[in-house]
Amino acid sequence: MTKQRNGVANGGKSDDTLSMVHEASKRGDDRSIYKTNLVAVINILKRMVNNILGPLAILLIFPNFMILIWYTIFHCNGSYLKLLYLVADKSNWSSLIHVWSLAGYPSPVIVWSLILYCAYALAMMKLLPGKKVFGPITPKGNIPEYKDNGFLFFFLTMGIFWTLTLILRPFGISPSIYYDKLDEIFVALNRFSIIFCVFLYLKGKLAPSSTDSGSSGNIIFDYYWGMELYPRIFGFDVKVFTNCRFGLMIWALMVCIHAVKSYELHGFVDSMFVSALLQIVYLAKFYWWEAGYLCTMDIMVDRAGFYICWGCLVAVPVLYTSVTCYLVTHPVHLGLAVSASLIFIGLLSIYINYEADAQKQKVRKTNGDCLIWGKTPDIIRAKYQLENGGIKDSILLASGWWGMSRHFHYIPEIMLALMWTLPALFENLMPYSYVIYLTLVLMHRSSRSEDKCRSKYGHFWSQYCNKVPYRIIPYFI
Ligand SMILES: NC(=O)C1=CN([C@@H]2O[C@H](COP(=O)(O)OP(=O)(O)OC[C@H]3O[C@@H](n4cnc5c(N)ncnc54)[C@H](OP(=O)(O)O)[C@@H]3O)[C@@H](O)[C@H]2O)C=CC1
Ligand SMILES: CC(C)CCC[C@@H](C)[C@H]1CC[C@H]2C3=CC=C4C[C@@H](O)CC[C@]4(C)[C@H]3CC[C@]12C
Repeated sequence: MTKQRNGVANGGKSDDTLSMVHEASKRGDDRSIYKTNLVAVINILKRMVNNILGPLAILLIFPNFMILIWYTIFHCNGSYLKLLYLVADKSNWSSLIHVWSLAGYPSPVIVWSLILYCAYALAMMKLLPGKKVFGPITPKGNIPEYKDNGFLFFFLTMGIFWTLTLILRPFGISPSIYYDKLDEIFVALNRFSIIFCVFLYLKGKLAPSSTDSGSSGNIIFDYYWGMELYPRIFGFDVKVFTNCRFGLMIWALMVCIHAVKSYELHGFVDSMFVSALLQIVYLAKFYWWEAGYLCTMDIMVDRAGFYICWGCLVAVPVLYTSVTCYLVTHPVHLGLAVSASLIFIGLLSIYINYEADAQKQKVRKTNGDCLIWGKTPDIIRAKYQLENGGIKDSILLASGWWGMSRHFHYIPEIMLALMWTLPALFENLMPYSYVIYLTLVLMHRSSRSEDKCRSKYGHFWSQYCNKVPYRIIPYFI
């Protein structure tokens, strides 16, 4: 049984390294001193990459990557190759400045639309009815409370969007204006989010909402990772707002806006239909399962900082919506057979991904007293220790999808993203940016999750790994 750590990268490794060096020098063995010194240096370098260089690189690279996505779609005909020619033409920095200078200053219509949307989303968080649900116990022993009204919010917002779109159409008012002004939306969101993350940093330092907060001692890491696990402002949970009420809902709305724009330009196009349909069903599934999401690493491990908050406020509205944005100017007629096949595989992927998440939840909710694929589940009753010393029980499921591999559900997640990207065919790499990014994020996430579980559950986790030896792809890795 090992103590649950609070999510900060590489917790505890320095002690191990020091004791290894100490042991080796006691033995007086030159080769092992050399080896352990090497391990110590590697660990220091790893910590530097995880805590300073990695975050710094993400802080510098990602906002530029987002503006380049916009620029590639709107000014390079969706081609990274054209973008590369531009970079090769000028020196790197001046071409980046040129791209930023092309992005428009947020006009009042964009600023007010965003403000009104935020006010609406915040009001709905409070006003819409929903069951009281609880997140899992935190490392400090707190149990955060939430209101499960995400699906209602999704349903209502989609309803309002389509009603307004249809009512305002005869007056020549269309939501496609938000497609035309994507650069302004991006600039407004990016500026706001960077400042908002400074505010979150200061709030975490000066007035944390709960005991699940604190500094790593490194200002760059604190800004990037965040100070608080679940900050609340006037009773509003920050991460529920940024992730669920803003990021994912703007994703759904942008996909609908792209579909409307495409319809205005070309009439019905099946590639846009397939891609938009799969994304909307996926997002509806997300909201249906929102209470489950509140028990994932994003909420229970990752703190409210640049990574999660800027990610959901800026990267999700730009990168996650890039496929349908690209399809607006690259319509493809797929035909019924191809469209139906993509939809079928996509829906199946959503189902498998949902079922895997649901199996994990079900087995814990019923304390193992349930059936998984019609059989009594194979479970490991694990124990772990909170930071305050309290001992807690948990269950690790080793059958169903969780018996195939330890993160099997990432396969349908990637497969689905591929299904909503394939309608773009293979003229450009740009629309595949999200699938590539997702694959990298999920590979990284699986190793983060494994590190977390190994340190949380100790030998119980090893027991699970012995039963289910593959990390993601059964019989392969
Ligand atoms: N589109 C996107 O950008 C992304 C989408 N996703 C999707 O979000 C969803 C949630 O992500 P996911 O990474 O799974 O969520 P989590 O981060 O919560 O998953 C991992 C956690 O599940 C628990 N767990 C691990 N193995 C088992 C087991 N065998 N039995 C029971 N519990 C276990 C552990 O937490 P503990 O024991 O501490 O509770 C572990 O840390 C998935 O559907 C995923 O595909 C994820 C990332 C990115
Ligand atoms: C700054 C960037 C380098 C990284 C940004 C990361 C975040 C925006 C994303 C990291 C994990 C993502 C998500 C996890 C799980 C999800 C459940 C799924 O059903 C819907 C999507 C999502 C909420 C997804 C959203 C973006 C992340 C938080």
